Order: sequence, then C-alpha cells, then structure tokens
Amino acid sequence: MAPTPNVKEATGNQSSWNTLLPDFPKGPLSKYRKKASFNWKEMAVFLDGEDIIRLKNRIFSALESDPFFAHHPGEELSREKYQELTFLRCKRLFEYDFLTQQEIIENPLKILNMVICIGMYDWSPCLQFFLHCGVFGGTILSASKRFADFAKKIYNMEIFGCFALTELSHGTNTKGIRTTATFDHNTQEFIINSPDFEAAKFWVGNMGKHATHAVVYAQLYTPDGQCQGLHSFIVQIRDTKTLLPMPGVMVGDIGKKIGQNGLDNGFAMFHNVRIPKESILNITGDVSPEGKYSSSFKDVKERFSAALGSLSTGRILITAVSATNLKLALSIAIRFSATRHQFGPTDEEEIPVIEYQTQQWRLLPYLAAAYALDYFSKSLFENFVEFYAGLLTKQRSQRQADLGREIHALSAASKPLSSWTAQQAAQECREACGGHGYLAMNRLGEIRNDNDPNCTYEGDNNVLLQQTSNYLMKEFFLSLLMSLKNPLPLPQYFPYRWVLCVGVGWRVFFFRYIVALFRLAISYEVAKCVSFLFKQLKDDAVALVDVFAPPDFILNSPIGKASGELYKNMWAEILQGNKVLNRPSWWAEFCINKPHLVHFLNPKKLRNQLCCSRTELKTASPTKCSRRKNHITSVEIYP
Ligand SMILES: Cc1cc2nc3c(=O)[nH]c(=O)nc-3n(C[C@H](O)[C@H](O)[C@H](O)COP(=O)(O)OP(=O)(O)OC[C@H]3O[C@@H](n4cnc5c(N)ncnc54)[C@H](O)[C@@H]3O)c2cc1C
Repeated sequence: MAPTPNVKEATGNQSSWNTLLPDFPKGPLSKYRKKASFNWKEMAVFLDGEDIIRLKNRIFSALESDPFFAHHPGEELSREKYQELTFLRCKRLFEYDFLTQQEIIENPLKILNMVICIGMYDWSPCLQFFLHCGVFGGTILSASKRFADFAKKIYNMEIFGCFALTELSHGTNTKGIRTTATFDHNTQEFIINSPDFEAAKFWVGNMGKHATHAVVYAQLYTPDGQCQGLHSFIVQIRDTKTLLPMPGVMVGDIGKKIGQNGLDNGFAMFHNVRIPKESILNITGDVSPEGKYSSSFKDVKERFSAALGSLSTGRILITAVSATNLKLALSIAIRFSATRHQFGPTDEEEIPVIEYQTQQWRLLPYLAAAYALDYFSKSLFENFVEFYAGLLTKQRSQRQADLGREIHALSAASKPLSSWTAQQAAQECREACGGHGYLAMNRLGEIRNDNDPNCTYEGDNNVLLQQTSNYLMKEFFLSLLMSLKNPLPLPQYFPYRWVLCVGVGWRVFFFRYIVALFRLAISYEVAKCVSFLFKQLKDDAVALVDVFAPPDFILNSPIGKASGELYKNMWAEILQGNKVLNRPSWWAEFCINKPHLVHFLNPKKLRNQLCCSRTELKTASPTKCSRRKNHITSVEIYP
C-alpha cells in the first residue's frame, strides 16, 4: 500500500540527475555538503522519482518567471490587496493547467506534489484553489452523475465554490448545526434558512469576497415536519456576472486572521432562500417529488458519518501540508545553524551552532519526523486515491470497506500528529535561529502562523484524538468479543491494520507526553547513544534538507538560501526594503515639535507629594488619606 521508492531510477546515471537537480552555489554551506555521507541528488530521485522532480521544476520555474508571483506574501500589502493578488494567482493556476488528466491517472501523486509546490510559495492561493477544485468540486462530483454538467463549470471557473459546514456557534459539534433546508413539494424547492445570527455560516474559505456557490450543510426537513438530519446542498450565494449577493443572502468577510490572510474567510446568512430540488447533494439521502425521504443508509449514525465523508479528504491533505511546513522550517533553521558561528575553542575560531549538542537535540528529531511524515502522508494519499476511485465506480468490495475505515481512522490520527509536530517545530526553528528567526523576512513566523489553523480545521486536533481513541477502543473490544464467542487464532481478529491503527492512535494520543517524559527520564546510557547518532547525523543534516528544500525563490528566506551566504543575503534583502535609509516622514515631531512638559518628574519631589510614607500607605485607608486625590492627579498629568 505504501509508495515504492524509486530504486531503479535512483541507480540511474549521474548526468541525468545533474540536469534535473543542478549543483548548489559554492559558499559557506559547501563544507557540510562535502561532509555528507550520501549523494543528495540520488536520495531525491530515490524518494520522488525523476518524473515528479520534473513536475516540481516545471511548477517552480513557472512561478518564478510569472509577474503575478513576483511579490512575496511576507512583504507589506494591505489585506484587500493581498486578497486580490491571491485571487489573481489562483486564476493563473487555472491557466497553467500544470497536469493533464492522463498524467493524473498515470500517477495521482502528482496532484499532491502540485498542491505542495504551490503551497511552498504561499498557502493562500493554494488553499483557495484546493477548496474550490478539491473540496467543493470533489464533494459535488462524489454525489451523483447528475452533477456532471455542473462540475464542468467548476473546472473552467465559470463559478467559484466554497464548503460551508461551520456556523458561528457550532463547529466541532456538527450535530448542532442549525441551518435548515425545508422541502416545499408544491414548488419542488428547498427553502434554506438561518434561524438566527448564531446559525450564520462562519469561517468559510473563499466565501468572504468571491465565492458564487457554496456546498451548504443544513438539517433537512420533509413536508411531514420530520427532521432527516444533516445533508448538503448547492446554494448560489453571489451573482456570477456581478459578484453581488443573491436575494435573501447576506454574505461577507469575517476579518483579519493570524495567518493565511490572502484567503477570504467569510460568513453567510440565508433568509428563506429557495433552491431547486436537484440542488441536494444526494450522497446519503434524497427526497421524492412528493416529499418522501429515502436513504441507502439504514443506520442514522452511518448516514451522518457518510454525510461528512469529505472531511477525510481535507485531513489527508492537511497531513501533507503540515509535513511540508515542517520541511520549510527545517530547511531554513538547519542551513542557518550550519552557517551561524558563535563561540569557539579560541576567540579567533568560532564554530557553527549546529555543532552544539543542544542545537542538534532541538532540530534533528524534527528532521527525522519530516522524512517519516512525508513518506506516510504520500502513502496515505495513494490509499485515498484508490478508495476515491472505488467510490466513483460504486465499488462494494470488502477491500473498499476496509480502505474506507482505515483511511478514516488513520487520517483522524495523522492530521493532529502532523500539524502539531509542524507547529512545535516551526516555533523551535524560529528560536533556533535566534533573533534573525524573528525577522519577518526570514519567513519562520509566516510558516508558523500559516500552519497554525491546521491544528483546528477539518476537526479540532484534541477532539479528533478523543474520537480516534474512542473508535479504536470500540473496534478493539468488538474484536475481543468476537474472539471469545468464536475462538480462533488471535491474528484473525486483529489484522495488521488494527494493530497499526491502535499503534498510531495511541502513539498520537501520547506523543507529546512521551516526548516530554523521554527528555526527562532518558537514561545516561541512552543519552550517550543518541548523542553519538546526532554527531553522525549533523554532518548529513544540510544534505538531508537539500533533498527537500525548494529553490531560493520559493523558500524566500535570506537565512535559508542555498548559498549559505547568511549575512550577504540578509543585507541584500534589508537594503532593498522600502525607504530603509530614509528619514521618517514624521521627523519634525521630534526635531521641531517638542513635547509640552507640564511637570518634570523628579523622584524626590514625587516622594514629597505622595500622601503618605510606605508605612502609612500600608495602614491608612484611602478615605483617611486627604491628599491622595491630588497626588494621583499630579502623577497622571505627567505626559
Ligand atoms: C483558518 C480557518 C479556515 C476554516 N475554513 C472553514 C471552511 O472552509 N468551511 C467550514 O465549514 N469551516 C471552516 N473552518 C472552521 C473549522 O472547521 C472549525 O473552526 C473547527 O472545526 C473547530 O470548530 P470550532 O471553531 O467551533 O471550535 P469549538 O468546537 O468551539 O472548540 C473550542 C475548544 O473546545 C474544545 N472542545 C470542543 N468540543 C470538545 C469536546 N467534546 N471535548 C473536549 N474538548 C472539546 C476544542 O478542543 C477547542 O479547544 C475554518 C477554521 C479556520 C480557523
């Protein structure tokens, strides 16, 4: 089930690797590159294969030579301008059409790599594109064939979509969603309504400024007054010709966020908006013209889970997105650590900070995690593609059912593991780069802030882990019960995937505690051994990040550039900044308009003015202190 590394290609010839992966410029990092125990190009070909590397190169060089991508997101831009630029970039992604259908069919991993390459530059246009094509489009495509014509409009951008599940007062608790969809059999329409402002759709990506259509989750009511539970509907929210709201829809932007500000997250309230009967996404149930409800799911719980099935797609992507953020942060921090010299055996000879054990302890475990999570996320994605293909062709096999359960459990566990690891690593990398890590131009703050919501959307990490543990425990006890009723060798009741699920689930659940405990309780012996491994690994660390670091233009961090010319690169960036050497426009406020000092704050004078001595202050009650009011006024007027 896991992707096979490209052993054949990796044993291919050196000259083809050199064309695909040019040498890095000579500079301060060359020393570590020479020390590496392996060839980074061979490793890159082994992991990705030449075909994927070619695709990555194509995407990176297209972005680099495109004026729409010239302005890096970290640079000063108003939110409105950034949102506009994000949309223009997203439009360019449609024009590029980086992959043909044939290519996708032949190697579905290319889609994941395409998303990652764009996201490495900036997550905002990437997520805008993915929310529209993958989440909105994917949900509609998996509903039924009757949306085939509608789907065309998605992929040629006649319309723009969003996925509206969360409401202002309910997110994790999807059962608490209160938007209603009431079927009117007289007009053959659903009436979409938000009962009050707390039931407004909220946080929805693309909804803030430009989405024309939304997949809206609502409680379905049939004419007999019965609530049939949560279902999804396609609702037009803006006119496609004017981008003005449709009648009965109040739609807007929710405001500035901590990160991902190119993306317009929005809200919408529906006032008895009528939509055609065919707008129901009949994934889990449908309504007849007479208003009779039918569903292929007899079990209400199963129906509910299936209605939210598209969330798994998001979790799988987030696992990969977080692993990518981990790789970006490490590329910067490890290259910095190998070129930043502090202290040394003599005053003349300072050593790179990567030589310090603490720096190795802080960064190298995350480097190992980056490789593990990258491999895992790709293998999970491949499993998902197989499952999705089965879904589209209505497969009913045992394997299809097993895949569905396995993917659900694994994505619910891997999303928290990956996003939390990346979040902690981004902060550690920020600190590992000292003060320079805090400079916005070096991008670690942006990586940390853009990764942050991965811990929350598509299921809050804490709640997801509780659900995963619950789910795994149930499966475990069910298997145990079966084995008691019908004694058979245990392996038959505990197939490998459950062992894996239990393992991953609990590992994730206790991951943070294990790491903390490990650090505390690690024995002297083990510490000596791990330190020895770090000593070996630190010489390979630069080559290990060279394998996955994107080109300088995409990584966009002076301290993380491939040349390792740390200070030259920083100066170049600083001096290119806007008005860096200019006198401030408000210079006269200091030089001419001096402050009007009402009172010079002299400590002796101040003490005299205080109503009481310290002892008096302790004992006297405020009311007894006759001069207190005056003193407070006197201190307060000091500007
Ligand atoms: C950047 C961003 C983009 C988003 N995009 C979209 C989008 O496109 N479409 C969309 O529909 N939604 C979107 N969301 C919403 C997102 O899916 C929700 O925010 C998420 O599901 C969490 O729900 P909540 O905000 O209601 O948190 P809450 O459920 O209110 O959680 C608050 C806290 O309570 C804890 N908690 C809740 N329930 C329990 C429990 N049972 N046991 C223990 N602790 C609990 C949680 O762990 C959390 O710490 C987006 C959110 C963000 C931040």
